[in-house]
Amino acid sequence: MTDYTPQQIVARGGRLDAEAAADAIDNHPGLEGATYSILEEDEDKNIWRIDAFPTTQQESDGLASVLAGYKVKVTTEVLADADWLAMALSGLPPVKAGRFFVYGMHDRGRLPASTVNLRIEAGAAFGTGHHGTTVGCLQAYDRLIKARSFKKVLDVGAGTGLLAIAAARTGSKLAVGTDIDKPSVRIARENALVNQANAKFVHASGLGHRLVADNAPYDLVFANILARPLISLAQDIKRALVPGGTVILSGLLRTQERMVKAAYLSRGFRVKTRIHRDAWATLVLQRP
Ligand SMILES: C[S@@+](CC[C@H](N)C(=O)[O-])C[C@H]1O[C@@H](n2cnc3c(N)ncnc32)[C@H](O)[C@@H]1O
Repeated sequence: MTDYTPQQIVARGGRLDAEAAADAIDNHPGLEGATYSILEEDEDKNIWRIDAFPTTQQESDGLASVLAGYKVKVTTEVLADADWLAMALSGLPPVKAGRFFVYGMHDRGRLPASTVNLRIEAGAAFGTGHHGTTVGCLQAYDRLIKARSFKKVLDVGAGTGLLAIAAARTGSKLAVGTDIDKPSVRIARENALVNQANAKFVHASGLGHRLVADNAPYDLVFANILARPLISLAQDIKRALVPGGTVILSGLLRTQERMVKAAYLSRGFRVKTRIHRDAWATLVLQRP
């Protein structure tokens, strides 16, 4: 595989311009497999938005050259971990995923009574609930806990800590999160306090921390990180799970699903659920 860093190309313009650009992507012979979405971002201002997720440099160049032919404003973001942090915006609307309602300070006066309400402020850590991968993990987890509970939960790449906090707030006796990014660990600890969740967070790469090892094995592991670390962590995740345990994987693009799945299927995991949201895939797998 060539070394290509996943990117997100965003193009904004009026409805007619954005739709014409989207049609041009569809009709371009080199962009047949390109994943993109088009949606109305602001009805009052007539702003439409295309999000494209090229998987090769060639596809990225092709998209850029097609979009350049239309009256749309194009920006490109590298979907590396560090830049994912910048995707957290302030003043975001609350997000509902299954029984979870993720909200910021500005919405604290409008909390539904029937949901598990989690307060997560937009800031320097990833995971306000607005990203397709976080929502996918919350939805997958919500479905799973309709049928059973998970006593011990590990969240690899915890960001704001949202997933471990959601687990702690829905009955898990132990919820541990790790993150490679120190500020995220600090924020996740603050979020655990704010949400009165008994979740612990440590600074670590992958599962490499004594607290993680001491508390293994886990019934459930969340890992919402990029495709490559998901692949390289497959064996560590298997080792950290009880037999029959569950892993919820996200952070992979749909186009990367096959290679991530292969790393887990070859270790005896079975796919239980797949959620596709935007260009992203969330996989629920069961350990042998
Ligand atoms: C996509 S965010 C997910 C955040 C949160 N779990 C969520 O679902 O919204 C990925 C997080 O994983 C962290 N990360 C990336 N590689 C990692 C690794 N090898 N070990 C631990 N954390 C990692 C990043 O710093 C980032 O906070």
